Amino acid sequence: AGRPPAGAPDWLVRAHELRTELNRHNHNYYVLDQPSIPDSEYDRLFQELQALETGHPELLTPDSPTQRVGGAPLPQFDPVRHDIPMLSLGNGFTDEDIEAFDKRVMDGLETLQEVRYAAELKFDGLAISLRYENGVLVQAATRGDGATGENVTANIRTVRAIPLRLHGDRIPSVLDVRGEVLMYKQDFARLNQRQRDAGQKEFANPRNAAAGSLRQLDSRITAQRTLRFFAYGIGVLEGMDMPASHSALLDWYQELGLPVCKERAVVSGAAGLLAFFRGIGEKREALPYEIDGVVYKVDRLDQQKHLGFVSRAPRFALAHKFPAQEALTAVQDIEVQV
Ligand SMILES: CC(C)(CNC(=O)c1ccc(Oc2ccccc2)cc1)c1ccc2c(N)nc(N)nc2n1
Repeated sequence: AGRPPAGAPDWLVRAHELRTELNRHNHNYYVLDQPSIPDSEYDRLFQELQALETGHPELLTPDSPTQRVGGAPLPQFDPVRHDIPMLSLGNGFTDEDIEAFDKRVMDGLETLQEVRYAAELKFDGLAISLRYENGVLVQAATRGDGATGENVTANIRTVRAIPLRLHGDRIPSVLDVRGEVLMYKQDFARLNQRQRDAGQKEFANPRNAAAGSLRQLDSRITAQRTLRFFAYGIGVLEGMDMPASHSALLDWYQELGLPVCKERAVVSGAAGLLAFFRGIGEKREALPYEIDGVVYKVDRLDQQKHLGFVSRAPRFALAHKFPAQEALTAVQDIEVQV
């Protein structure tokens, strides 16, 4: 939505000011984790814009901040075919697995030089694909079986961390953003408190709570759940060249206003991968969200393409998982009993 033309009526100017300000506060709160306004003030601006839109329905465009909360519940979720499949990752568990991964990559690239890897977190949430056309969010789909997922656009629009319109001047005609929808530990605890108070079933863990919230046919219920999003991948890209590396892709995503997790680094060789993994392992309990590991990706895109995929998983990427927490907790319990 461009700036109103000179001489535009004051209600149009005011509506544009309100949208810009509400989108900015959403971005600060949900993308940068830096709230810039008390909720009461946000609600006042929101209601002022709703009143203006009621009086001037031509303001009701899909990217207005007031158009996040859906209308009537859907009868079902329609299937969505992913033009580029959403692939899962191979797993590694031990230092040797990681050293073997690095060796396979170096052999595949026929290089003796240390390879640069983009290292990031593996969130315990739900993989999602967001389709933006000319910068406007037009469709969101779950991963499903990798080739076909479910259309959850109405629910995804309620996730304030997900921009309804991309920012900046490097906007492609089509962009599929791949990432994870998740629930922070604190929001999960508050939700289960609300479930208990309402005499309803509690969720087992934040991942189930996020999945349950996205599988709601009534998006007004989804809107009451505080879901977050972190972008980590890409599908279709039209109208622009792919960035030359994964780290450049994430920098560009941040320019577009997409949430990218700050716990990421570009490291060299197996030693760099293991150092990153240990560093994250030490801060894992203190993170505001649950993770089940970290993900390593060959950073350069030309090297990713050279390595390609084996069966359905990329040869250029690997998930390094932490030992399952439940098992550890059980062991501790036994010690306590003794
Ligand atoms: C790596 C990819 C499978 C996404 N894929 C891509 O982003 C991607 C990017 C360029 C591509 O371009 C290529 C085209 C041809 C050949 C090689 C690469 C292909 C896939 C993946 C899958 C699951 C992930 C997860 N749970 N957490 C994180 N943090 N990252 C994840 N990344």
